[in-house]
Amino acid sequence: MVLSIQEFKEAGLTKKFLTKSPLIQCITNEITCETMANSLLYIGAKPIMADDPREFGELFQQIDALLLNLGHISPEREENLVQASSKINAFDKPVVVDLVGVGATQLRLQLGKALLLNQPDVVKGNMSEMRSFCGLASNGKGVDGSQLDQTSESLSELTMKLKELTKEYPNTVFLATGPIDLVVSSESCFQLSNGVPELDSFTGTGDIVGAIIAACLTDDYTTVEAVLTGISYFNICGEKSRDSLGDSPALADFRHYTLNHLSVLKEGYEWVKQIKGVDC
Ligand SMILES: Nc1ncnc2c1ncn2[C@@H]1O[C@H](COP(=O)(O)OP(=O)(O)O)[C@@H](O)[C@H]1O
Ligand SMILES: Cc1ncsc1CCOP(=O)(O)O
Ligand SMILES: [Mg+2]
Repeated sequence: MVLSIQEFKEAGLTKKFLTKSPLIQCITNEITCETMANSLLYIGAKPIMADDPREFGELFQQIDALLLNLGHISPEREENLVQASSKINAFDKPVVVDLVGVGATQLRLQLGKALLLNQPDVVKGNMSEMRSFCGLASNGKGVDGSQLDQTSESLSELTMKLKELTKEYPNTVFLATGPIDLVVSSESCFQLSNGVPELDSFTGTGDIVGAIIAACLTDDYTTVEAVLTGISYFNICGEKSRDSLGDSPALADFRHYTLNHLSVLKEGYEWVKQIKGVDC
């Protein structure tokens, strides 16, 4: 079902952010693991951070969605990610892959491509990571995106490459994040523009978005709607945090208030009216 941003917003004005308390299994990195787990709790979901393949059979029956995050790789973590990615498909549960650092090493790039073969519902990364993933030159540093990859030409170039990928992976929605967030599916394309620059200044913001999208995928949303909802919700939490801090440069406070708003914003529908985006 192709929808416009306007239609999406109108529908969101009468739809509770999360109607259930989904159990989300996260195979993720140690750097942002606790932040991710608490962010899921703040939005009303339940996290389980578990990556031992010996548990997958029992866990995959219980969980509502799976998040695979490439943030911290080791031979064991790589094997766990690959096994989870192939075994989950027998359980028909939504899957989000977060391509953290795929622009930094060939190891991560090849692993990301291997995980795509299993047709996850959502594949995300920052703009620089997604450019690397699509074979485009990238200015990313480590796991961070670069403003140099955010020009309108870069966005158009990446949009074309992601559209090509959807021809081969029609069931996967691709998300490239940054000042402008690009959401590309086989049927639609959106550019979202919520959030504030400070969201690029504490670690884990992209990771949290991946986890929130995984939770939204378990609810009454299409995959595209889950991506639009998850990233917009998080970014507007960042906007609220910025508002409450005025012009204070205190980034730890900004992080605190952003995470605080995760449990506050969803109490109403006002936040939906603030979603900014265009069809592309
Ligand atoms: N300059 C910015 N202005 C507004 N929002 C931003 C900006 N940079 C990042 N964001 C938002 O912060 C979140 C993380 O994006 P990004 O920093 O690109 O990912 P990562 O943390 O994986 O590098 C996304 O929701 C994105 O929309
Ligand atoms: C700093 C760092 N190093 C490996 S994973 C990680 C966190 C990345 O989080 P995000 O992709 O949300 O910025
Ligand atoms: Mg990231």
